[in-house]
Amino acid sequence: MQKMSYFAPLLFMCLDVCVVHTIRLAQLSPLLLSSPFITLWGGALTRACVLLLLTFTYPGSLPWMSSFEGLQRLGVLCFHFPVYITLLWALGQSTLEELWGWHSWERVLQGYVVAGVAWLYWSRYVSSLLLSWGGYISSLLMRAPAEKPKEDTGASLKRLMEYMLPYLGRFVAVLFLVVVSSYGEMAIPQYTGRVADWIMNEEAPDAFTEAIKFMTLMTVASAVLEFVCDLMYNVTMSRIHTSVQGIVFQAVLKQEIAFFDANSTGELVSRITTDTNDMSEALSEKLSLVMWYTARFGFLLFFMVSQSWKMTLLTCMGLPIIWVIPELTGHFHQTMAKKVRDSLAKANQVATDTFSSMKTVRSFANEDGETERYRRQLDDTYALNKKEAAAYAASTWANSMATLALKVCILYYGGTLVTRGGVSSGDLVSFVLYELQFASAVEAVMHYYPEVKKAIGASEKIFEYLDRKPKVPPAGNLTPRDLEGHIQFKKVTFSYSGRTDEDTLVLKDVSIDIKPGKVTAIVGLNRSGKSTCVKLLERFYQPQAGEILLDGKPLQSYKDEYLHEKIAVVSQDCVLFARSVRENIKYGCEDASDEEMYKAAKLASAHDFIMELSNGYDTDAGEKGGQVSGGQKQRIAIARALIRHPKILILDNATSDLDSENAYQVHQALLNQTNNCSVLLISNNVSVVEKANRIFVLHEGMVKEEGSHDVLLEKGGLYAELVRKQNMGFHRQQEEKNDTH
Ligand SMILES: Nc1ncnc2c1ncn2[C@@H]1O[C@H](COP(=O)(O)OP(=O)(O)OP(=O)(O)O)[C@@H](O)[C@H]1O
Repeated sequence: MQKMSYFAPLLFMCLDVCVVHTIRLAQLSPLLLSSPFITLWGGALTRACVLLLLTFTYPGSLPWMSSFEGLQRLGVLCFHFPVYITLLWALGQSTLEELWGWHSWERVLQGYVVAGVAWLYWSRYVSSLLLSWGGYISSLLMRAPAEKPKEDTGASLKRLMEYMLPYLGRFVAVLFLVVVSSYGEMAIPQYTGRVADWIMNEEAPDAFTEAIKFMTLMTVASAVLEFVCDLMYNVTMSRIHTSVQGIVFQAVLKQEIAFFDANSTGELVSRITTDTNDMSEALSEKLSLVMWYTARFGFLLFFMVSQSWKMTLLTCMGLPIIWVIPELTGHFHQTMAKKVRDSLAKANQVATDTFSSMKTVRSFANEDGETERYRRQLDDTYALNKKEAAAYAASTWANSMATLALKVCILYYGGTLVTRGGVSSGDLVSFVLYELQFASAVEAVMHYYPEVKKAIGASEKIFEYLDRKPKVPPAGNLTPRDLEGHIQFKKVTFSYSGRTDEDTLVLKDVSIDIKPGKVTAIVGLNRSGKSTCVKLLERFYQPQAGEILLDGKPLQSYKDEYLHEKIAVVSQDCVLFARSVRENIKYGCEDASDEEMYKAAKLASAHDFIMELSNGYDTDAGEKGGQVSGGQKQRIAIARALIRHPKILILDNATSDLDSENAYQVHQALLNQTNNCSVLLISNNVSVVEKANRIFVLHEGMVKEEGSHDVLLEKGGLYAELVRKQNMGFHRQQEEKNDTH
């Protein structure tokens, strides 16, 4: 089968030549003699059908032959002559020679060259256009191994368009300006040609100055339009950028807490800033370049064809060749450049190794050895550098030679056309000037278009967040005016991973009753699941089994905002924002008066130290509250919780950064003045929890004991053990203190 594959292209060509020559003979038959156009088109169709049949039925047919690109090449091979001759006929040119000679050996060979050139075009430009602007076109036509676009650029483009739609008017204006300004740019080559004609013919002496005036006017107008257009486009794009950023930020904030656990802060910020920025930059800068160059390309092509379609054809056929040659030599240059970089990196490594182990080098007195090693590495780099320089010179030379060769061909061909009277000398001058711009316009579109496509593809990452549905149960709508604050955990089972196998469970059948207006405490060793209970109460996560009730109703039936207003949590790792203390306390409660703020701060034993800060309540708390100490941060956080007049106050190790005496005082003050409030204390500090009406002892995710301090002490279980250990620790500390005194 493999051997058959090697012969497939050869077989393909042999069969093609046979078919063409059969058609040639058939054309001489009396039936077809009088209708060469029918033979031309019918022959092309027959040729295409036979080749298609071979492509799809021959077992050794190569995959690329039946790919979209392969079929396209086949189409060009079979149909370019009929199309070309029909065009000649439509333009009123003589077609006799072509109609009777399209199947000659030279023409068949020419057909293969044209198909090759078309393939070069296709692989560089047209396919990328088709793939992105009409992904579905290629997917419809591509049968076999044609490459699929990696990102669904079409879908992303559609999404982007939605954001652009409100500015449709502006985009239409921008497009209009692009077209008009690009048209204006055509003035210089056009009028230079005319001037050349006038000079040659020595007619109308004023025409020269008039042409110069007109040229200047058109160029200035085009430059002004370009400026207005660029300004309008960039302002619009940055508006779209800002709005997309805002929308992504909002979408991220709506996600469930587990989403934030799974994605690092850096990644999230990067999506909102870097990714949107990259996309917007690529779209502002590169899309605008693609627009400009495409408009220029269109006009240049139009003007070139109107000067001489034959020279245009020559230019278009020559372009792929002038791209391919520098690309081949450029590839060699890049390979050499990479080798130079690698060699330099090795030299750097030698230097780094030596400097970082300087003491060892010195103690072995091996400075000369290391210098020699470094020099040897630099010699290698130098040898590679020489090769790279030669490759660079060859690449630049090949580039300019290829461009020069095309220009010489055009000039030569143009010269013969001028001699034959086909075009004027002015037309030739204009054409050469157009051609200069044309090659760079095509090159620019080909260069920037994939980058725009990439940026559009990259925007998919941003839309990923926008499309993501937060994994939280539908929000409830209960907002009762009077809330008692009675919380019940009923056989709650939970794991962060969402799995229910025993070893991943953090809470197992936990039942806790937090009575309204009472103080409840949860104690337990580290990692026993205490904070997890709080997170479930805050609805950050959903239990896998069991339920949590608030005043007898499932927690999720309450409106989110209502719940977070009624339940205030102060945790050990409370965070302050880089704003003033005032703003931090009033966070989410901006309407609260200063009196309320002072009251909350006094209740949290924070007022006094805040007043001592450099700017009192207006002191900046610094990045993550870095300007205040840990204990102060916690007291500000308690004030922030109290200002909302919560019905349920949860203190999760909220005074861990205070010494036990201060922690005790803060708790006492709180408990004395929050009578109406259900309080949940999470702490292992016995002095903090001992006053609680009810204490739950959590161990390895299960409630092992419950009762008041005295009852649990009497029981002599886990709680009593905790108290005993703390007392021992306390006594040891006392003794150590006494010893040092
Ligand atoms: N976001 C999370 N993702 C995955 N596992 C978590 C997460 N938060 C906590 N855990 C795990 O859940 C278990 C219980 O943690 P939890 O913080 O509830 O215990 P704790 O009793 O409050 O501990 P501590 O007293 O040390 O704060 C621990 O094993 C912990 O590693």
